[in-house]
Formats: sequence, structure tokens, C-alpha cells
Amino acid sequence: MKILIGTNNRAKTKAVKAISSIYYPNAIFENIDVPSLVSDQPMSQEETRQGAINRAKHLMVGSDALFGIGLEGGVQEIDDQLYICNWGALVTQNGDVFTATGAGIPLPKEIAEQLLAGAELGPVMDVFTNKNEIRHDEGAVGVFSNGLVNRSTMFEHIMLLLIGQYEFSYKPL
Ligand SMILES: O=P(O)(O)OP(=O)(O)OP(=O)(O)OC[C@H]1O[C@@H](n2cnc3c(O)ncnc32)[C@H](O)[C@@H]1O
Ligand SMILES: [Mg+2]
Repeated sequence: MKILIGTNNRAKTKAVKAISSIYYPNAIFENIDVPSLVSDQPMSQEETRQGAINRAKHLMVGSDALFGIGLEGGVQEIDDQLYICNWGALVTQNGDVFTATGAGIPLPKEIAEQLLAGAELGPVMDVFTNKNEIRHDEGAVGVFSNGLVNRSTMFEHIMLLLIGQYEFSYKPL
């Protein structure tokens, strides 16, 4: 039984494997770097959700896998604050699409201003933290939650919501 992961990002991959392995212990995982077909830095909930769906759908074209998982990070402006937002999509072999959204916290003003000027969160966070590629590790959510919720834990929650909906929909009543 194969599960496809639409990214090479390590934080996302860790979340998909951790949660899927609980429910499908025999699963074999394959990472495929599919296009999200949205901006590199999605700027709304709608765009972020669409990126996750596009990735998952792309994975399942002509595939015999159990399902494909697309995970996407973005930001959304509410009331002069820029919140990170996160979405996931699970697409099955017969084309069913399940979606779920995850945690959101506001970014500090100095970070938000750079994103609104066209920068991407990943590189901006690396400069801010003086680290390399934190999008593969704790991520912005990990930094600004003081390490209490890191990027992969946050995507694990989305994975639970996706697999939960998938299992519910195929459950005999
Ligand atoms: O390879 P992919 O799967 O695209 O992984 P990614 O890290 O680029 O993740 P997304 O495209 O889903 O995220 C969109 C942008 O926001 C950045 N980003 C999102 N969440 C982040 C986080 O928690 N910490 C740092 N950067 C983040 C990311 O680097 C991108 O610039
Ligand atoms: Mg990306």
C-alpha cells in the first residue's frame, strides 16, 4: 500500500509518515515534488488551500497509490495582522478530495512587512533566526510559539484530520 507525499520538505514528510504509519503500518511512502500551481508564498486561506489540493491531485494522476497528500503553508491578513495558515488535502484513487486546515498564529510586524513587500517566509525566517532552512524543522510556528508547536507537529494535526475524514467516509454505517 503506497502513500504519496507531494513535497521534499522534511517537516511535512515527517508529519505524513508519523501519522500515516499509525493507521497504515504497512504503508510505503514516496515523495514527489509536485507543483502547487499557486504562488511560492500564498497570501490567503483560499490560495493556500488550493495549493494543497493541486499538489494532492497532481500526485494521483495515473497512480495506483492509496492516496496522495498535499500540504501547503501560507499567510492571511486579518485586521492588520498577518497570520500563518496551513492546509492539507488528501486525494484518493477515485478522485475523492478531503481537506483540513491547521493552526494559525500572527507573525511579528517586522516579518509581516517583508512578506507584504513580496518576500517569502522561509528565507525571511532564516535571516530572523540566523539559522538555515528552518522551514524543514521547527518553522515559523515553532519559533513564535517558543518551541511548543513546531512545523511538523502542526502538520501532524492536519494529517489526523485528513485520515480521520477519509476513514469516516469509507466506514460502513
Ligand atoms: O517544498 P515545499 O513543500 O513547497 O515546502 P515549503 O517549505 O516551501 O512550504 P510551503 O510552500 O507550503 O510554504 C509557503 C512559503 O512559506 C514558507 N513557510 C511556510 N511555513 C513556514 C514556516 O513554518 N516556517 C518558515 N517558512 C515557512 C515556505 O518556506 C514558503 O516560502
Ligand atoms: Mg514551497
